[in-house]
Amino acid sequence: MLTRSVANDVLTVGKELRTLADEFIPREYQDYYLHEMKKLLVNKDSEFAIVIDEYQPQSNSPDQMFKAVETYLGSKLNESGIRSLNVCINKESLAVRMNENEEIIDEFDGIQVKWRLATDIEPREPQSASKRYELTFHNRHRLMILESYLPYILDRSDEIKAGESGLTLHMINNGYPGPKNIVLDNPMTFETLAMEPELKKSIVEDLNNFKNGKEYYRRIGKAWKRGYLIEGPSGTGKSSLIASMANHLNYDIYDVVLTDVDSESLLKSILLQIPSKSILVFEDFDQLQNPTGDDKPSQKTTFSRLLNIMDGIWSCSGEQRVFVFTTKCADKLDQTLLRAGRVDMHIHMSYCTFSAFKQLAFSYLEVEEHKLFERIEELLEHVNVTPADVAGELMMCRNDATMSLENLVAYLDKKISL
Ligand SMILES: Nc1ncnc2c1ncn2[C@@H]1O[C@H](COP(=O)(O)OP(=O)(O)OP(=O)(O)O)[C@@H](O)[C@H]1O
Repeated sequence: MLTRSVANDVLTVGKELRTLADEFIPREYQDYYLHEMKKLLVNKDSEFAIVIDEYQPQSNSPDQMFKAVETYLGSKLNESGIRSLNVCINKESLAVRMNENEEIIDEFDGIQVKWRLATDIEPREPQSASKRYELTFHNRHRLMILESYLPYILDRSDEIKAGESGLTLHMINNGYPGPKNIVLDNPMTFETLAMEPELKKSIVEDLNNFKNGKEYYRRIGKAWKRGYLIEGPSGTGKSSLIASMANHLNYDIYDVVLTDVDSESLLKSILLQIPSKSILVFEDFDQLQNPTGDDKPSQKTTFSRLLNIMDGIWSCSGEQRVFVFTTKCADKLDQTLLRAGRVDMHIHMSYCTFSAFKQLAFSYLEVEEHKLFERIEELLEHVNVTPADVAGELMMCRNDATMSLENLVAYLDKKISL
């Protein structure tokens, strides 16, 4: 976000007016004219402008403040009285935006401010037009605008976003977001995620502490970020847990594919693109480890370098970021890389326990108790099946709970006998 005064522009206009006065206004009226003009300059000079550019230099992702302003003003358009709107499809629903050069007057705590959307077009590259919002207000409100109004817009845009459905899954491939960002329509939440209740509770508490920890992180002088390692065999719900986290925090997910990233500068540019309030996911990240220690120039980026770069880039950033590493087997990992501060919480996703089964039975069949539960509990103690396996069985006869549970018993019996 850039802040700049319009005073220079006004002074330039002032000089031009003086020249005009010399040329066109009779000498006896010039004093009066210049006096009036000075009053105008003083008034104009007291105007202050804040410019919020769509993109920061070196960044491919829209500026967080720009996006927040867009969301906030979008919610104001109906009451704004402006004469034209830009309508587009955003996350499969209609979204309205301001049109260029339209102005909206907003009021905050009795203060009037003016918003305008402008576009800079580079004549040689008209396709790379960049947009910006210009906010103008009286100079004396500068502190209040910076300290209260802009933070208020950030909070309001979060509330508005939370009220809308649909988070986005961004695929970051070879350094750039993939051709298509996908609407994350995964309804998995901590309500429906089957796992040990104590573990679930501790994850939710940890996320809440993180989300509400702005002052805390500032006070202890640490970057506002949190790292989770999710470990477990295929089908134990690692992706389901990430979707639950995204829905709980209302953060978009950035799925970062790092296997093709072979330069540090590319990696840095990927990380710098990721906006605040995002979950960065590095799936099966143990594959990034470089067990040989071989450091050929062509060597793919190693896990330890990734962690160092992340520490460096975000150590001085005040923005919220959650990063999640998943692995099917934590034993393969170099434990020194997982020291506290890099990975803050290690979550083990286990094979289906009886308590996880009960949550699945409630979600899929709406049953809380059944005579077959005892038998299922006994079987689950002796066989390793994933929640995905159990969910698959429960879905088969979903209109008949008893038949569905009998099928599950038969499935578990068969597994034991193998
Ligand atoms: N703990 C769970 N609670 C509820 N549903 C689950 C759970 N685990 C798995 N499932 C069901 O199984 C499906 C597949 O699980 P998911 O993709 O989350 O597993 P995963 O561990 O990420 O697997 P992979 O390692 O193969 O990516 C989910 O879409 C969900 O329907």
